[in-house]
Amino acid sequence: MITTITLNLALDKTYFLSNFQKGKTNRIKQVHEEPGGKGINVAKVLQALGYEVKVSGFSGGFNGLKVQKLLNERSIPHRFIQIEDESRECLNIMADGNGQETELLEQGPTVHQAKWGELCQLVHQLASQSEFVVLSGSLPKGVPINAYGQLIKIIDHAKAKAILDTSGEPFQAALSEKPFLIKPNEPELMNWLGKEKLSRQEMIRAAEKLLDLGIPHVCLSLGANGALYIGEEGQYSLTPPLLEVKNTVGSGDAMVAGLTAGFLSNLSIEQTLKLGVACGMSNALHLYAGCIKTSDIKSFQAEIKIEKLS
Ligand SMILES: Nc1ncnc2c1ncn2[C@@H]1O[C@H](COP(=O)(O)OP(=O)(O)O)[C@@H](O)[C@H]1O
Ligand SMILES: O=P(O)(O)OC[C@H]1O[C@](O)(COP(=O)(O)O)[C@@H](O)[C@@H]1O
Repeated sequence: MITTITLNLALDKTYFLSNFQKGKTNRIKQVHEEPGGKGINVAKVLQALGYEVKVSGFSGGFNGLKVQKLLNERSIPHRFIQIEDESRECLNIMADGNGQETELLEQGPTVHQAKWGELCQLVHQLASQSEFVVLSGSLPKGVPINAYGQLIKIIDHAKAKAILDTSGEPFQAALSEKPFLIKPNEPELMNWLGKEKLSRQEMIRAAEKLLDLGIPHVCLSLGANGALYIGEEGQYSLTPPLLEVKNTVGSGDAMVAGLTAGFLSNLSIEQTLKLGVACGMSNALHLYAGCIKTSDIKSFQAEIKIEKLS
């Protein structure tokens, strides 16, 4: 089983409108709601790929209940720690007039210390029943900045493998606990290095630095440019074909799901990386985060160019 942890759950709302104009009144044509937050998206993709998943994290208020209802409708099992504060809403504005996606991500609720203790106990329990535990997304207020580091220790003790996809300080603080795999995107890597631009060579060197810290698998996601893998199984570059994308929100999460699935199924590293890239691609062809079409995955895998760098 794979457990995904979403500490900062989200009711993901997509607003469709003809043209989004900053500083003007904008009227929404259509609204769509999805259960969200990065770990939830990972679970949706894993379920579509046919894997047994469970989701956990903190859930609060009306938005938390709504997410749980939407998970029930999809038969995705969940076990959340209930909190008093309201879980957040995240907005994705899709304007067909200017073809751009704009994301507005709320900071999220405040979690009290006692609830953090309860969550740690629950993660231990779930990790004991899982091969992999995926830790994704931002932290709500009130949890320790090294929350993911603490959870990785717990997951290690339970003999499961931790996969980490987060950014900023929570990312930096967790690295010393050596997660099994990390998947930073380009902005996240630049943020870690305190740089505003990175050449391909600099990205490879940064990933090698992460490998030196003892992280066995580093997969850098590069949007339309594909991905770079630097890890104990070598160095690879993956390039997807040109796509007419609909919405790339959630592509990183879909990629994490594909990579986790590949490792769990003991696929070769080449097949695992292609599965990750193919899931990211399929997500980008759908309007909503965490949606893929399994029938596309095989054909995409054949179209992805993979090059062994060393
Ligand atoms: N425009 C695109 N064309 C083709 N593949 C894409 C595109 N955007 C994303 N993907 C796929 O999804 C993966 C993750 O996307 P990325 O945008 O890097 O992640 P994140 O959502 O974390 O920023 C990419 O590595 C790639 O495989
Ligand atoms: O926890 P964070 O980092 O605030 O991110 C939350 C948001 O990220 C998303 O999962 C999309 O993430 P990616 O595009 O990076 O895969 C949204 O669905 C969600 O609302």
